[in-house]
Amino acid sequence: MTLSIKNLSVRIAHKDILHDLSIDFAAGKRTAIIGPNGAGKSTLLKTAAGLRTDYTGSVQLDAVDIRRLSRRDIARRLAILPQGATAPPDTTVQQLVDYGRFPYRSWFRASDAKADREAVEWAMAVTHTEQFAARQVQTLSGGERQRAFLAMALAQQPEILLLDEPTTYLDIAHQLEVMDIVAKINRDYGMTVIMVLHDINHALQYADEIAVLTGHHIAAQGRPQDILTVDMLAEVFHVKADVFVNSQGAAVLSPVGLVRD
Ligand SMILES: Nc1ncnc2c1ncn2[C@@H]1O[C@H](COP(=O)(O)OP(=O)(O)OP(=O)(O)O)[C@@H](O)[C@H]1O
Repeated sequence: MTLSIKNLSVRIAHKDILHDLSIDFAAGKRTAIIGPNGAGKSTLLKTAAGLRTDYTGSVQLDAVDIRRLSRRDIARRLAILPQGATAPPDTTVQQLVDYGRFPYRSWFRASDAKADREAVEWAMAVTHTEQFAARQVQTLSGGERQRAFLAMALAQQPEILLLDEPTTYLDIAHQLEVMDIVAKINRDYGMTVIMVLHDINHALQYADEIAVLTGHHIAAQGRPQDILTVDMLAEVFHVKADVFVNSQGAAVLSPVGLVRD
């Protein structure tokens, strides 16, 4: 399933946040969206997920404008893990992940209990959250909570997964754990992943494709090694960086300071 954004403009509080932005996300790939704070990355993800309606241009799933689809139709195809997701008090992990089945339930259609149960079990297994099933979400550590919310998104069994800064607040081990789970889901199930990342080295390591969002539009898109360069970091982030090759033979960017004009 392809996700295409065409000539998207979003104005918030009389300010252009996104302007005439177009991008096609490759099906089955992992795309990282990077860009400075406030560039509009979350706005882009929310609009792509159908959570904002105050825009011009179009968001298309397999060439169908999402404005022609119901919320359930969209949610069966696409799931989003927003930044700082929260659950109602006392919600257990089991209940949270079960909420992910909402696109498959409605008042006029009996739910398929077996399919629901299997999807929830699968989502909890791939995110290693089964052991927390009975725990309240609010009692989990940051890394555990992030995996529980990821499980909820996966229980939707979407073809496209949108992740907004999925590693924020996690220690380095838990950051890698979440990124590895995401990579595995993409590899094993062909799920398209579109993720906003702040860590340039995660983007280098985990993305097939990079999109740079700055100046209200996509300023560059391409392979990580072509896009994530010392020059790009200087231009977009005003950061001077060195490049190293690590013990795995992979290029690593190391910021060394701000570029002074
Ligand atoms: N409700 C709102 N009222 C006013 N401005 C808003 C509102 N929502 C978003 N903005 C502004 O829109 C711009 C883009 O916000 P957005 O959260 O999409 O950026 P971002 O690239 O995801 O940022 P970050 O990297 O800091 O998470 C910011 O300048 C933000 O202040």
